[in-house]
Amino acid sequence: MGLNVIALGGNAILDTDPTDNGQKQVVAEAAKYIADFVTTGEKVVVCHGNGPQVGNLLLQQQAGESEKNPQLKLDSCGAMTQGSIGYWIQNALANEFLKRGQQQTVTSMVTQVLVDKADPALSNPTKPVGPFYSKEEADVLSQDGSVYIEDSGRGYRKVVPSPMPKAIVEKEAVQALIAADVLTVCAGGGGIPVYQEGNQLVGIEAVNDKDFSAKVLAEDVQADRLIILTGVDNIYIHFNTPAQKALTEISVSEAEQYVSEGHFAAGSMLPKIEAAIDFVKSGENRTAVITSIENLAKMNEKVGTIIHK
Ligand SMILES: Nc1ncnc2c1ncn2[C@@H]1O[C@H](COP(=O)(O)OP(=O)(O)O)[C@@H](O)[C@H]1O
Ligand SMILES: NC(=O)OP(=O)(O)O
Repeated sequence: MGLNVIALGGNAILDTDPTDNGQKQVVAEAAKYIADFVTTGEKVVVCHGNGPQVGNLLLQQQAGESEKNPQLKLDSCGAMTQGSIGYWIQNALANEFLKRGQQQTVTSMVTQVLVDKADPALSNPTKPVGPFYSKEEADVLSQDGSVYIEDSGRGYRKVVPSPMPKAIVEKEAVQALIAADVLTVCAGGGGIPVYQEGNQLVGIEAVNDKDFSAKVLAEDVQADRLIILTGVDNIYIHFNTPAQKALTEISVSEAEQYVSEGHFAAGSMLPKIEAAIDFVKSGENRTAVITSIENLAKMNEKVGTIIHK
């Protein structure tokens, strides 16, 4: 039993049906697994992605733009998706606990995350957002100056800047909620990237990687375990090739070796494994697990890819 930060992938929330109901349904399924896990006595803080959703919101903003209804910027869109996805998760979890007759307060918090204004990542877009396109579609769409990359064999996606998260601004609030046994959803979409200018926090047009933000969150709240839930049961070496091999339990040094050999795709699996490595190295008795949500309540059966010291 311990404190777990769970990072839930945006691609896991927007599965095949991008409608409001489609995503709510996926989140309702996820809520069952999270509630099962909590029922085993584990404490949980939930962080979630927003890549598909914030990209879709940008498209909606563009499509509906007029002088009286201008497009909102990426930091505001990030906040909007934190709100909507946070609502879906808190609603689904609260309903799940109600159904089970279990007393558990759930909330979600719009969270800001400090980044460095001079981070070179701000001028080099790498974070995939929005729908997947064919190469031909991406070539046409990139004529407006936006950048599209191939995303893990799944198609082409627009990429936006993604600075490295440094600290959770509302860390004390999250700690207070954990102490009060409130199941908190926070740092959604990696949190809204802000930088400090004098005594002010200023939003940046970028999307943080939620796996890195979840790692910072896990360190800030002194979690025992970082659990990164995504579309695969395990991470693989030689992924998507005939030599593909699932990794079960690996040490940080083995993980670092695989990273240096280039086994993990940038913008998808690489940030997860890097976040896991950093978290495990950040303190004593810390582990990280990368797996699918279906494995969440089976954590004690050593499922997924476990990374330890
Ligand atoms: N080496 C690897 N092992 C496993 N999955 C990988 C690997 N490299 C890339 N991937 C892909 O990365 C995906 C997870 O990234 P992504 O879908 O972007 O994350 P999220 O679930 O946070 O939205 C997996 O579903 C898989 O398709
Ligand atoms: N913000 C973020 O990392 O989202 P995804 O997990 O959806 O990529």
